Amino acid sequence: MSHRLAFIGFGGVGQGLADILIKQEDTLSQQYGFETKVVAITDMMKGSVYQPDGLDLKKAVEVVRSTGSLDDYPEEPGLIRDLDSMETIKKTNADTIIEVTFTDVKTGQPAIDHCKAAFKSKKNVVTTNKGPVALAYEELNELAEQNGVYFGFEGTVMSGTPALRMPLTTLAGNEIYEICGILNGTSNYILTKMEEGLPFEDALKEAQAKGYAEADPTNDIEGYDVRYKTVILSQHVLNVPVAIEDVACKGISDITLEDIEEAKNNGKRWKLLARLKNDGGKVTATVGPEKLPLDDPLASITGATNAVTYYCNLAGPITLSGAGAGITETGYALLIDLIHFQGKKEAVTS
Ligand SMILES: NC(=O)C1=CN([C@@H]2O[C@H](COP(=O)(O)OP(=O)(O)OC[C@H]3O[C@@H](n4cnc5c(N)ncnc54)[C@H](OP(=O)(O)O)[C@@H]3O)[C@@H](O)[C@H]2O)C=CC1
Ligand SMILES: N[C@@H](CC=O)C(=O)O
Repeated sequence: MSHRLAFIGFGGVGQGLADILIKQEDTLSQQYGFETKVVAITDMMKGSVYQPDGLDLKKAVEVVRSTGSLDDYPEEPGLIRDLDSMETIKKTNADTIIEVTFTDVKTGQPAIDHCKAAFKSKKNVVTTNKGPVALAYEELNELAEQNGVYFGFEGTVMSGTPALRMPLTTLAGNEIYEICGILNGTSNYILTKMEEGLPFEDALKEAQAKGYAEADPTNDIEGYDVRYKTVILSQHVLNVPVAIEDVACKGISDITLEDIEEAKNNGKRWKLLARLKNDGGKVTATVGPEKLPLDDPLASITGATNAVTYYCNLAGPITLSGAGAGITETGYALLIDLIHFQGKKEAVTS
């Protein structure tokens, strides 16, 4: 099955997926019958190219990495430049929009409007952008359903680690009554590095250089990113909507090297934790730093790795751990949604 993709946003994660599609083209085709043509790429500063017959993706990535812009993508018959995001969504022949613009933690825009426009144009959306899912979950899922298209967002929580799909599929049949997790790669990376003696600011710079941090890293260090992920877990996994403003939220920006040292001397370690408790359909959720004893399973999670424990009434506590951020890992999250979507579609048509 062949997909025609359009990227809205072509930063780290967009390029991460592009690299995977280039490198794994043959394997994906042979193992899953999965074939893609990237027909359009539109980015705020890097410009826009649209080729209805399919772009040379390798060339597009090379040009962006060497010049920072798509303007140097070679001229060719049929090539259209400078479409904006909405034109790309509505007017191109793409059937699936890869929405990988920045997450706006206040409004979720312009990503919410991108998703709406795509669904109304009968196009699928696969995204790692937390804004639309945290702020407009119900509306967007309904719109996708009404238009018979797919909405995939696995990478919004824990990057390529299946924090959303795993509890809903592999743990099906359990009642999940509590969730506790380390859900932000950047802040966990900073806390780990501070324990090694690196100052906060230097650790943050490293996390940014590695592609873990949000465009505005305040969202990582003040807990807003985790708050969005908490809301997504509540809505999608527990099936109980929770409003952003009802999640008490504190980040790690106040934690000093002295605090880290004091915890260490007392056999403890600071972690930024999300906690959700489902009490008969009412969810209480919090985000904040806590000192965990070293024998707590979440205390041993270091660097950009994340972990989440699902407390299940039948299976008991199940902990899933893996990358919480990263270009390739999050690009992979988009791929896994595309492959699952293809599987669903084939099941319906066979
Ligand atoms: N990095 C990670 O590990 C993870 C990221 N995510 C989420 O994935 C998304 C992408 O992340 P990442 O690639 O790291 O972020 P980047 O900041 O690297 O890339 C975002 C890109 O989107 C572009 N952009 C912003 N607004 C628009 C717009 N209105 N129209 C078109 N393009 C736009 C930016 O343009 P320019 O810079 O040229 O102005 C930039 O190139 C974010 O929502 C993030 O929260 C989720 C999980 C993990
Ligand atoms: N900035 C986020 C990226 C993934 O959502 C993080 O550090 O976890």
